[in-house]
This record gives sequence, C-alpha cells and structure tokens, in this order.
Amino acid sequence: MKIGLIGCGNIGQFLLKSLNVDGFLDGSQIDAVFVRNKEGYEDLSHRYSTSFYDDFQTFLQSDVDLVIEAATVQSVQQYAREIIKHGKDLLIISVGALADSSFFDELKALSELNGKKVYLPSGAIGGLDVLKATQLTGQLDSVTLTTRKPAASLTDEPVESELVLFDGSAFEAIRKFPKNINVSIILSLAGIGVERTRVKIVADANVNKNIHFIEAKGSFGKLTLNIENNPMPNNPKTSYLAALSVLSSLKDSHEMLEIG
Ligand SMILES: NC(=O)C1=CN([C@@H]2O[C@H](COP(=O)(O)OP(=O)(O)OC[C@H]3O[C@@H](n4cnc5c(N)ncnc54)[C@H](OP(=O)(O)O)[C@@H]3O)[C@@H](O)[C@H]2O)C=CC1
Ligand SMILES: O=C([O-])CC(=O)C(=O)O
Repeated sequence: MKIGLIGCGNIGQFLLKSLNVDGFLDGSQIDAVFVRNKEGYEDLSHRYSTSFYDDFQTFLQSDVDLVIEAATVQSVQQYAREIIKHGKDLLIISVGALADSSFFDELKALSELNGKKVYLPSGAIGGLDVLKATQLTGQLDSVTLTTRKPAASLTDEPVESELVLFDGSAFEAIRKFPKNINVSIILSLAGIGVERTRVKIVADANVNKNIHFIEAKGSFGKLTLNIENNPMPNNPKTSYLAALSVLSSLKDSHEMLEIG
C-alpha cells in the first residue's frame, strides 16, 4: 500500500521511521508527505526515501491509496473532504475535528458515496470497545474523562501543585484545547456523544506522564480505566501510545481476522 502523510512532526516522523525504515507493515510505506513549507525537509526526504510537497493539489495527485493525517484539527477540517473525493482512504489522528456533528456526518456520507474508508484510531486511550458495545443498545448512562498532564503542556501560567483548567463537555474541551484533548472526542464518538461526555483537564506540576482516567456507567455495570502514558520525546503533550495506535489501525486495516 502507498501511503501519504499530512504533517511531519512528532507522530509523522515516528510513522516515517516505523514504516519506511523499520518495515512495520510489509509492502507499505509513506511515499508522499504534505507539509506547509517543504524547505528544510531535504534531510528527512533523503533519510526516509520519500517525497515532500507543499502544494496540496500536487500531493493529492501523487499515487497514494491512503492518507494519514498527523497534523492538526484544523488541517482535518481543511483537507479531509478532498482526500476522500480523490478516492483515497483516510486515517485521522486529530479526531477533535469530528466534534462538529455536521462535519462528521458529511465525512461519513462522502466516504460511503466514494467507497472509501475513514479510520479513527483509539489514540492515547483505551476502553472504546466497551463503550461501543454498550452504547449500541442504549445501555450507557454516563462517561467521564479526567485528563492530567504536566502543567507546562497545558498552560504558561505557573502552577504550584495542580490546577483544574477545564470542567465541562467534550465539545467545549476540544474547542479550548485542540492540541491536548482529542482523546475526549474519540471517547464521545464511541460512547454517548460530545455534549454528554464530561471532561476535566488538570495541569499538574508533579506528573511527567499524560494520565487519562475514564469512568463509564450503564446497565452493563461500571468501567474504570486509568492510563498513564509516557510522552513522546519531541512533543510531551502527545503520548507515545497515540503514535502506536496509528500503527495498530494500519495493521488492522490489512487483517481478515479482527480482534476486539
Ligand atoms: N487522538 C489522540 O489521542 C491524539 C491526537 N493527537 C493529535 O495528533 C496531531 C499530531 O500530533 P504531533 O505529531 O504530536 O504534533 P506536532 O506538533 O509534533 O506535529 C504536527 C505537525 O503538523 C504540521 N502542520 C500543522 N498544520 C499543518 C497543515 N495545515 N498542513 C500540514 N502540516 C501541518 C506542523 O508543522 P509546521 O507547523 O511546520 O507546518 C507539525 O510539524 C495533533 O493534532 C495532536 O493534537 C496527539 C496525541 C493524541
Ligand atoms: O496524547 C495524549 O495523551 C492526549 C492528547 O494529546 C490528545 O488527545 O490530543
């Protein structure tokens, strides 16, 4: 499979190494990378044997089957429609873009119309299988997420011990913290939606991990899940697990036998 990539930051470079150097998926590699300004990417282009583009239309015309977005919520809003219309599958890691239900419905309709898949990896959390199974029969009553990150990842203000920066719906959370709380949106999509999913964001001076605590209740019983993620070295806001979840989604897309 030929893959295109939008964004060459932390997750993007991890994917380039995993697919183009380590050979994570036999026969698949990233052949085209879209960045906003390709100057300065010559070294990476050489190291990973891939082509860089800063003109989106030229990038789209490259012969890739699937595009992975690893940039920003805004880039999904800007480019997702065209990618699908051009007959390419799409994998989105900045899933916060889908908090807008009309945009979500539009992408879903476009993917059906064009027979193209949209993959939404679990990112830096787990437990989505439980929410999906229980929500299907309307048996999920409440979902809450408390995200705790190193203070410097969330605010420029000095924080002595901890500070609750946000307490409200997932819809509002991603609007205020688009680089930090995509997890709340995948949780909402699997569960009870962006308005009913409650989110608390805590800046903590005493942690060096990205911690997500999930609680869900329904007629199935109760789920509690606490995940203490190691951050990526070059962008501590982002958890290593988020990058791994992209690889896992890619692998699943090739499998005939599905687990979970
Ligand atoms: N779903 C989840 O659980 C998680 C999602 N994320 C999300 O994943 C995304 C990537 O994360 P990460 O790699 O750590 O972020 P980085 O900031 O390290 O990299 C993002 C890259 O995208 C580039 N970029 C920004 N806008 C555009 C654009 N319009 N077109 C092309 N490239 C663009 C930036 O480069 P430049 O500015 O030079 O153009 C930058 O290099 C983020 O949106 C993040 O919030 C992260 C963790 C978990
Ligand atoms: O990586 C994480 O722990 C969570 C994150 O940044 C996001 O959801 O946007």
